[in-house]
Amino acid sequence: MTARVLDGKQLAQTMRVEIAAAVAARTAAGKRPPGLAVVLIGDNKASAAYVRNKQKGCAEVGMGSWLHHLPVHTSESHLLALLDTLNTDPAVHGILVQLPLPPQIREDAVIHAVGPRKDVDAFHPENVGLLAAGFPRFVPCTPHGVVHLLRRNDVPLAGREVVVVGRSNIVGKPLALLMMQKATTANPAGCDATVTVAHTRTPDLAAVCRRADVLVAAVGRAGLITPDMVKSGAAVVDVGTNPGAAGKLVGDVDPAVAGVAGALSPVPGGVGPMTITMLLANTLRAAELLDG
Ligand SMILES: Nc1nc2c(c(=O)[nH]1)N[C@@H](CN(C=O)c1ccc(C(=O)N[C@@H](CCC(=O)O)C(=O)O)cc1)CN2
Ligand SMILES: [Mg+2]
Repeated sequence: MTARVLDGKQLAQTMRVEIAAAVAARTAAGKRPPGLAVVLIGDNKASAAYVRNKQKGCAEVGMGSWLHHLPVHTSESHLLALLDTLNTDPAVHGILVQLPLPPQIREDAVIHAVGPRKDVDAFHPENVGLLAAGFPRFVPCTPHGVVHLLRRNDVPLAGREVVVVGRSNIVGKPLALLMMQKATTANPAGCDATVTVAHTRTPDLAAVCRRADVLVAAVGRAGLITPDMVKSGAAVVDVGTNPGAAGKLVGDVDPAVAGVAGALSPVPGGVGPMTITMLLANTLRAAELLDG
């Protein structure tokens, strides 16, 4: 078997056209264009590249974006003061602080300081709570990207066995919530699946993974998922982005899994581009909720 490619690059582009149309309709109706404030601290090369892609995405769909690039030694209080200003600026609908942060800045303090109505990453505890309760204000970007990638490729989820490997606050935990939740009008991203969350302390990870009709790898360990861990014909989504040889990016899934799986998302070109498109979707939603 050679797995069908779950092409996130192509789908992200298709969805950007849909978002651009919604933005154009708002501006034609005399509304302010959605605007995203992006805060980057320091000179982490990967973070700078992600931020550039986020701003490029905004421009592509007709949204405003502002980059606040602060030096690596910026104090926490300086950053919190900037967030206060952004929280009250009516042109700013979404605020994003690129992670990871330098060590003098507490991630928790920053997550709490982004106003929950502008929290397009959906990291604030109020938004985490709304998601857990099944009434998300914003669906977190990477998990939402995974759900769209599967849905738009007609991978069935309702009643299927989904195994999520990884339990991070950004990916594993919120993705498990979406996968287990009932699909409702308030929560169309709910998937009605039967979900298992596995992680580094799970005994016999291979046996757990082999149960999956849909296997999602989000641990950050290159090549962790090998062909013997995958049921024949399963859909496999690779959320990993690990440094490989010669500056190449490699996923958590061994490429040989393509010989066993029915469908597989590539790295790069799978979940990554979807993450950025979902951020644009959340910024549009923030504008709709804030400005009507
Ligand atoms: N505030 C946030 N910080 C971070 C998040 C986040 O969602 N919000 N997630 C990650 C980084 N990230 C987005 O910020 C991200 C990672 C990867 C990609 C992506 O498009 N990857 C491409 C490959 C890019 C390359 O070649 O280097 C792909 O997979 O095709 C987008 C966004 C941590 N921080
Ligand atoms: Mg820190």
